[in-house]
Amino acid sequence: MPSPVFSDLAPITRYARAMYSSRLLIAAVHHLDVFEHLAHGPLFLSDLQARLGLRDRPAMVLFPALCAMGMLEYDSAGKLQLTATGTHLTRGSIPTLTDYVGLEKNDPGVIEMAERLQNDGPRKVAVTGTAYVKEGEGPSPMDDPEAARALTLALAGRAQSLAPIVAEKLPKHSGHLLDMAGGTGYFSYEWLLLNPKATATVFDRPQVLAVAAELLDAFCQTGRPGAAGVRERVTFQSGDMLTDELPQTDLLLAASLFHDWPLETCRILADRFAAVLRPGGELWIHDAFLNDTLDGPLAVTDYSAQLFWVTKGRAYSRAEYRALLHNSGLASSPKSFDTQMDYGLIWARKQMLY
Ligand SMILES: C[S@@+](CC[C@H](N)C(=O)[O-])C[C@H]1O[C@@H](n2cnc3c(N)ncnc32)[C@H](O)[C@@H]1O
Repeated sequence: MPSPVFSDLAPITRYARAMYSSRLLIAAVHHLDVFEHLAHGPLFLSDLQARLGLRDRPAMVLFPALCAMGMLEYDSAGKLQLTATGTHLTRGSIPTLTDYVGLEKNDPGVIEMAERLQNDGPRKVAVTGTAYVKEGEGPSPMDDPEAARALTLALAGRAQSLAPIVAEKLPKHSGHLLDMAGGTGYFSYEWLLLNPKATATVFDRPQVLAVAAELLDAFCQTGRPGAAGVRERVTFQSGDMLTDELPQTDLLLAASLFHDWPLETCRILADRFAAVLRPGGELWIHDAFLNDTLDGPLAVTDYSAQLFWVTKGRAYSRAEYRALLHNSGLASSPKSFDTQMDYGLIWARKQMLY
């Protein structure tokens, strides 16, 4: 049986995430007054951010989104200004749609979005912790058997769709792949199918790996050529990627990983991942990327708002990732690949020892 090839399911994820644009726009107009602050002329992002009292993460979610929606744009001096359309969201404009947009200003999702933007996250983090995140001694849903199962299975369809495409793009290798925070493990299973001599470690929390092991069993029984032999080449390693010792590897895959974390934590993770790469090894990032100009695309700014809402992270641009990888001593390739569902791949290499 050949690798399953699915059509791009991006329309589904785009419509599912589209509500975040609405929440951001209405919150910006009616709860943060973004448009009134720009009514008298362009401002540098840092000045606008300071006037609104926003921290970096919410600013990097909100402003790229308003640009992607065509409400704000950068002028030639690099300042944010209202677009011709965005002008009609100021009270002094004739006509103005400010009050029309305000019909939804008391929607609970809009109010909650405004609060989260002002607070850089929910005012009260759930006692069970934050989805897809295990940090420190606090509780995490990824360590609760029921929640970990539900959250891991929620990502299974996405991973099944994307893993065959990612596996094709990753290097052909007879060495080892470390599938960091690998969730279901599908990215490893598909890559091992294409690389019959290679081995892989799926690293994650123990309750997540219990689900991954069941999915590996099912994968091995699909009857696809070579699938039965994948099991003996997979190791499940449970631990905390922020603190525990990580295994040495030739390739490290960080799929939908960094976007769950704030930039400070991404720096720590990138350093840790670079440290366990063997000389000549490569770190591959599979994620959805903002434009380097931080003004879209809309599908990714919606996704960034969803990540901001659900996790401790946001979407980052390729340039932000490359700076991160460079600071960890890795040399980024200038190339990138698109996969599907608005995701793509970038990668960086560790120097060979001579
Ligand atoms: C968004 S999921 C991505 C899963 C998979 N890479 C994929 O693309 O489908 C993030 C994963 O990070 C794992 N994770 C979160 N914090 C972790 C930690 N401190 N150590 C190890 N894994 C962690 C979660 O359990 C979860 O499986």
